[in-house]
Amino acid sequence: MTNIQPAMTNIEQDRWSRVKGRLRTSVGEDVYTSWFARMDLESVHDESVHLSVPTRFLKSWIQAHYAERVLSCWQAEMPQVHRIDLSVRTAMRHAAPAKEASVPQIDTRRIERTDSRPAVELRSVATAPVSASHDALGGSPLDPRLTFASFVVGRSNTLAHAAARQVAEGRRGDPVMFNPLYIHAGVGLGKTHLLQAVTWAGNSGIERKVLYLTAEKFMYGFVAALKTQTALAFKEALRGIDVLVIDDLQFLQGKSTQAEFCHTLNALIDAGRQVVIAADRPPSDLESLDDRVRSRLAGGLVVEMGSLGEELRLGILKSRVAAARAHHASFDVPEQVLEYLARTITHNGRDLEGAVNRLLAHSKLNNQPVTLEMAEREVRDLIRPQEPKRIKIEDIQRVVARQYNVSRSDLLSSRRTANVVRPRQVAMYLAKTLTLRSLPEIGRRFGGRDHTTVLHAVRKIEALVAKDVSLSEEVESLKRQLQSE
Ligand SMILES: Nc1ncnc2c1ncn2[C@@H]1O[C@H](COP(=O)(O)OP(=O)(O)OP(=O)(O)O)[C@@H](O)[C@H]1O
Repeated sequence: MTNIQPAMTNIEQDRWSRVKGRLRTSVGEDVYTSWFARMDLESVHDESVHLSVPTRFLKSWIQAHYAERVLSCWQAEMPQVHRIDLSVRTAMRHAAPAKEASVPQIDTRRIERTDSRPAVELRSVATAPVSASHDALGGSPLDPRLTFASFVVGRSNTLAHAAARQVAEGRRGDPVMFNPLYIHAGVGLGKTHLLQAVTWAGNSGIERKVLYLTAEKFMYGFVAALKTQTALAFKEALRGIDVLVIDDLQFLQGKSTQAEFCHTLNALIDAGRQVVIAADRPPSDLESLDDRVRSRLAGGLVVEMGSLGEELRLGILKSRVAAARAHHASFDVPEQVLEYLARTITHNGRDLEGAVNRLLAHSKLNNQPVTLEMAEREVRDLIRPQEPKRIKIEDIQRVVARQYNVSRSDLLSSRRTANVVRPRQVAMYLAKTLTLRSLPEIGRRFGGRDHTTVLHAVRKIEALVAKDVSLSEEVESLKRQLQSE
């Protein structure tokens, strides 16, 4: 058996990156990000490959919909592979014991604070009691390293961080300022970190109860409760808490679960309790949720955390290294290497964490100092080509409205004057060609229009672009603006 991490050889690293690349090309960027971005390689036997994902839900979804695809991507690299085993990683996300057995654990609890605001987390030093009472409430597992103390603040997350702290510092009976607080960001940009930080800090006093649940846990908790006829008790327990924190809301599936989620949300908000939610997209893009839930979610404070800028990446790397040094004093990463990593590993925090783990493992196991050369070799597969920007329908509406000098509400209105009809059709055409949204979804986002109206607009602009040079140039210019904004 080949143990892939941390002692993954370069050949294995390359192969795993190529398989992921094939998968990405085969299913498209959006599907890849939704289902495969958190898939890890555990080990490779001769004929079978062992992969892992963080939740049961992801596992069953991938098995039901993509098993063949994953296998064929592996077979393209290793024809002898005949089986893919998929397992759910240990609940403590960052502390997979089997994989990291030989990797010294990084503990970020001792990292220096990054700002001078009142130390909420100082109250949460004793994680064991917090964890025990949180577990008793039926919460999802918490990682003791994901606190405010280890969260690095930068341009892309300042607002989300400030709002999260505000929630964490609230006291029972305080007026709730924004409810729900809804944080969205792409994969690995710190949502879970921030939500768990709120939970640790909020639970550090005896006064308030903060419950952290993944959407999956909410679903399974509810379904299990229904089966054992304790649904009422489950609902009551949920409503008895002060702050409900729900992670990965995009995974909330099923009509009855959604209805229950909606009731719980309403009950908590109406009772002045705080709700904090994280998802990988804004409320308007949660297509499987019904309109009432979406509008309730959008009615609080919606904050996006953007991609991690280079400075922030450097900050995260430094804090990770500092945390590692607390346990491994001889571990030293030269500034030049940190800068190299911050410059080249651009995608997400998880890759940055992985890079530090690898350097630590490599330098410990081989008893060698970290050099630039070693870093270049060890993190090769974490360096990914720049991906095209993901464009949102709101951006399209904004840019088109600006270009044609109409307002966004004109585009969404039922007005049929020529100066509005053409821009609206162009915007719908761009929404269809630049996003993965369906025709009905686009119609809904353009003032509740029917999908046939969108189809008509798309066909019309397609036909015009083919013969009208100036319109074709206009459309190309809009595309460029959207890509570069
Ligand atoms: N601002 C930050 N400061 C410190 N660490 C960070 C920051 N942002 C991300 N990280 C680290 O990056 C890793 C991934 O972050 P996290 O799990 O919170 O991402 P996420 O947005 O919840 O991703 P997913 O969509 O996969 O659930 C974690 O190890 C986290 O600690």
